[in-house]
Amino acid sequence: MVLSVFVKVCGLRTQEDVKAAVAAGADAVGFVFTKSARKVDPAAVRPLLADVPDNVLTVGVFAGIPAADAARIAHEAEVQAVQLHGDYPRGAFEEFDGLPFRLLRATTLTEDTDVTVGAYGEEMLLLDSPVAGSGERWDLSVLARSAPAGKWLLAGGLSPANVAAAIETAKPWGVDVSSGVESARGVKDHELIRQFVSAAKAV
Ligand SMILES: O=C(O)c1ccccc1N[C@@H]1O[C@H](COP(=O)(O)O)[C@@H](O)[C@H]1O
Repeated sequence: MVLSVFVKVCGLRTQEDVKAAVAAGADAVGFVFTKSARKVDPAAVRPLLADVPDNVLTVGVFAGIPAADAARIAHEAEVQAVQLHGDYPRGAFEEFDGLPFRLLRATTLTEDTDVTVGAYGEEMLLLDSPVAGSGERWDLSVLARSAPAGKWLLAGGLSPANVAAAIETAKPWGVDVSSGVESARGVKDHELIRQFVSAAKAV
């Protein structure tokens, strides 16, 4: 049996966004709790989760804030998983030991990046473009030669038009998108969400 690619739709801000992602067949929905056009308040996220079924993972995205604050905000928002995005050291992930969150380590791919999934105690690794959430594409050719193994997600400049080719090239376990399913920065386009999930799942 060939499993379809895991799809995370990130940067959701409204009930309609959440419903659109769930209806499209997303496996995970992401909420940004850091400086961004997509930033949401943890208390405002809680009611949005009522429309998320048990089989869809809810993820809080954090960058540039201490791990302890991320844990507190994730707890307040009642998300299931924490995505530490950027230059978080191994110790930041250790601060989640004993806490009830699944962990994603999101980073840019450089020659120094440890691409072993779980190297920092995370369940999933996410490889993104150098500027998180920018919609910028990056060179995937290195992944075609030596991709990580296991539960790793590809992000950065993905869209309904390019996600199938990106999956064919990099062969990720999952994909993550934000800018490519927006009509304007921070404003989700529900038809683009539907097209993105459909294109990714069809590979
Ligand atoms: O979306 C943001 O604003 C953001 C801010 C800070 C850290 C991560 C952020 N988003 C992550 O970026 C990728 C999506 O990138 P793209 O917009 O599709 O190019 C995804 O991992 C988001 O979780």
